[in-house]
Amino acid sequence: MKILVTEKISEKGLKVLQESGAKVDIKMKPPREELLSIIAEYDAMVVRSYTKVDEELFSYAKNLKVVGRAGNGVDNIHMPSATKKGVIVVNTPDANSVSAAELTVGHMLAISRKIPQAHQAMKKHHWDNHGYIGTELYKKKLGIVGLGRIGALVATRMQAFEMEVSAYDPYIADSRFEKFGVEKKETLEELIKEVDFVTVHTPKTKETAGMIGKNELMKAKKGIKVINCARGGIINEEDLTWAIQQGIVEAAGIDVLKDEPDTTSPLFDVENVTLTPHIGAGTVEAQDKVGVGVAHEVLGALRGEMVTNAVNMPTLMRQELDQVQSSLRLGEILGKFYYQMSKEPVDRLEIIYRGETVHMETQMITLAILKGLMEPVVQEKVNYVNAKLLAKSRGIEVIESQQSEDDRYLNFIQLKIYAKDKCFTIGGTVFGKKELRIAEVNGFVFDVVPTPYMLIAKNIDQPGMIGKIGTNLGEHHINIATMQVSRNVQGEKAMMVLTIDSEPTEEDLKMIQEVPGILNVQLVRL
Ligand SMILES: NC(=O)c1ccc[n+]([C@@H]2O[C@H](COP(=O)([O-])OP(=O)(O)OC[C@H]3O[C@@H](n4cnc5c(N)ncnc54)[C@H](O)[C@@H]3O)[C@@H](O)[C@H]2O)c1
Ligand SMILES: O=C(O)CC[C@@H](O)C(=O)O
Repeated sequence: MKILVTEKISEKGLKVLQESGAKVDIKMKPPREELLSIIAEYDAMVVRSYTKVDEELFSYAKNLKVVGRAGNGVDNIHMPSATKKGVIVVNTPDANSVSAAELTVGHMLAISRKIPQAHQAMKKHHWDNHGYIGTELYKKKLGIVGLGRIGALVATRMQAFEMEVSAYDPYIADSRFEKFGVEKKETLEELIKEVDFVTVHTPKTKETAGMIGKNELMKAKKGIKVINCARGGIINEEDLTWAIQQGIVEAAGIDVLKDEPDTTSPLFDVENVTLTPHIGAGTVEAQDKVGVGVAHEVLGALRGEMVTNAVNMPTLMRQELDQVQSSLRLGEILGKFYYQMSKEPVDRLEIIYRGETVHMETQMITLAILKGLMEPVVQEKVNYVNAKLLAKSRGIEVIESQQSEDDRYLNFIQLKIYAKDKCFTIGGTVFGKKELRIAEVNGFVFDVVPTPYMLIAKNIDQPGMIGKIGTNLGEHHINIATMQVSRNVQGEKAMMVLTIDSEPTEEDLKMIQEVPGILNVQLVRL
């Protein structure tokens, strides 16, 4: 395995990568051309916010399986391309939140007490203890845009200053506002027109880019102070410069700029703006947590484990992961049967989760089923990231339903796979923690432990069939591990499921197929 690290991560993080046995190449901020020419060699890359992991880079990255973002924001990574190519993007969303929140507090104090201006004067050996009259935070109104991880940390910290905190975040439940004792504002306008400080903590999205511009600033309370420690461009830099010059905004504290690295933004030349060069995550603690966190996520994803911070697939908490692991394996196995037993393209896949399975993260099990279903027939690599997209592109409609009880099993997953006018069904269960069983195939009931090679034979229910198959396989030196026969009506069609120790050849299968009474036989590799 080869891992490319293109930006600085902590020594502790590097050590975790290196001790894994992977070959780790460190190339700090390589020129674009060089990056494009080498990326095909790597299985994983670790970046921060500088490296543009865009559509073009993905087109060169033939072996890339994981992009690790050492940090939170993933706006430098083209997510649709990653998902299409089945590349898992992992990040460390919590690791630097406290540091980013503390820098926000720092900017608020700096601009309200004019600390940078006073400091600059002192550095010029100029003593003026009357010239830097500021304002207190006490009892002032603070408006937070985006009450996520960092927004909420800022809220609790500023409540200690006895600020009155309100927030605008249309995507979270009222209970989160209540939990943090923050007043909910329905619109950005409602927030900005009455607060003394506004601080943004949203990701940069199509919706949030430029969300605070001239229009919003014109409605703001006169003398408002503005902080952006989230992403450059959420507040329009030209419009903010204008608003400061107009006296609408009194001061601004800015950690992030639209085009980083940048030394030319108009904000550089405005008196009341305090600038830092995107250092929200720049603490020893954050860098250690980020570095070690991203290293573990990247290695876990490379090993094919379910990682907890994958950005482009549903994630599971660690305890959920243990619980759901066996059902994921079962789902993938059930999915693998169809295309090995039928060549008809699938129109619709119905997944019925029964019993205890309904309490699990079924979204993830569905991805495992789709992965299993498409792997035997799709050229691209199929994984949890692109399984849904691939199914959609193949015109497969996926329908999930849940039934809290099952007549026979504590938990049961059933697939109904529709192709033209036919319907193939298969079902399975997990006994105890990890004993998988195939429990049903096309209406025939079984209790089979799935193994790497399985033969599924349809036959006439008549005497001597088991003996004939056994003798035939024996003659071809194929050892039968287990054999089960199931029928629904005596004398009609029956089904046999055999688990065998070695892979039969085409020739072997042909011979079995020719046994009188055998209607068809199929090999399933798991
Ligand atoms: N300066 C730094 O070094 C630094 C460090 C870490 C994170 N960040 C940035 O801080 C920001 C917040 O990070 P986080 O971990 O708190 O994210 P988060 O995902 O936990 O929270 C973001 C919140 O924004 C809300 N939101 C989304 N769109 C919105 C909209 N249009 N209007 C209002 N609210 C909206 C979401 O509902 C969510 O609650 C991100 O942009 C991240 O990249 C910067
Ligand atoms: O320093 C960095 O890597 C950026 C940190 C921060 O903006 C993030 O999104 O995690």
